[in-house]
Amino acid sequence: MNILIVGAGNMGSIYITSFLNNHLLTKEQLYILEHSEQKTTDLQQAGYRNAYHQPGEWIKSMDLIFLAIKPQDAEEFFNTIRAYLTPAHLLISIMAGISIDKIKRWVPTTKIIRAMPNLPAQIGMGMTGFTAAASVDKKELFIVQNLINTTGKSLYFEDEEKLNAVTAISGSGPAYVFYFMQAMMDTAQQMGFSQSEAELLVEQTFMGAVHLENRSQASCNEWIKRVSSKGGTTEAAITRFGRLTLDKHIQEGLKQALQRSIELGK
Ligand SMILES: NC(=O)C1=CN([C@@H]2O[C@H](COP(=O)(O)OP(=O)(O)OC[C@H]3O[C@@H](n4cnc5c(N)ncnc54)[C@H](O)[C@@H]3O)[C@@H](O)[C@H]2O)C=CC1
Ligand SMILES: O=C(O)[C@@H]1CCC=N1
Repeated sequence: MNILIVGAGNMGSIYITSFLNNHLLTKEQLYILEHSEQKTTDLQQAGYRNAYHQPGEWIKSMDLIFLAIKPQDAEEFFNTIRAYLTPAHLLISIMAGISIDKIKRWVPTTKIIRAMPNLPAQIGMGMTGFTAAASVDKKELFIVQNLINTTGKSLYFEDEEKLNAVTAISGSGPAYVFYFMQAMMDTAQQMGFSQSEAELLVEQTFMGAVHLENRSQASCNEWIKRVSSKGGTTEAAITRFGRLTLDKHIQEGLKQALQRSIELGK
């Protein structure tokens, strides 16, 4: 099986490494199409003999094409590649917001899978939501799910609409966590800790809390109660968060991400 990864940026590079490290394919079966001449040269020098800067006839021999380019680059990309695509090609797009129907208008194949991963895929701890057009058969879906699962966990959704919400929750989600961590690290430094002390205090707190929640049946609200002593420090902070309606502000941000995902698809 020959797999083409289009766009060797943040996400494309993760797939390249994951598929190879998990022995799902060899370097010879892996093809890369990258717009940047410099990146293509670097990839070739790193031993990726099938790294290309321009599309060509070779694309016809690809079985599976992973699209890891920005939504804004999609139309121009499809215009350059359309001549080399056939109805047998299986496409997987991770582009935020771009619907299967929209891609169908640009390409001769109807075998399209839409997936939304996230950045922890880089360390095999990613979360991917995906859906598929009716013409993708079960075997193709299994192959793609096996590939996706080299980067973490996945959930299949029958309803494509869910993919915009997946983007708003888990796709963009790591950035929300980093935002909260950064705010805590900045506060720790204001309280007199060095940068490295602040990082350790906050990182270990996040790690511990996430694992604790993950290994139990208790909800986050129950865990908050277990940390909070009556009249204590945690209660003081959580009460203040409540007065500031921090949860509503978080909801607003996530809804904005959902809206943007819908807009990107138009
Ligand atoms: N960064 C993230 O956390 C996530 C990103 N995504 C989606 O993944 C896609 C890629 O995002 P990133 O990897 O962050 O972007 P990126 O900007 O790091 O990578 C995109 C790559 O595509 C290349 N490219 C652009 N036009 C091209 C063309 N016509 N042919 C070949 N290569 C081309 C660029 O040179 C670049 O190397 C986006 O559609 C985004 O919505 C999805 C989930 C998470
Ligand atoms: O910000 C974005 O549009 C992409 C999709 C999810 C994460 N990054």
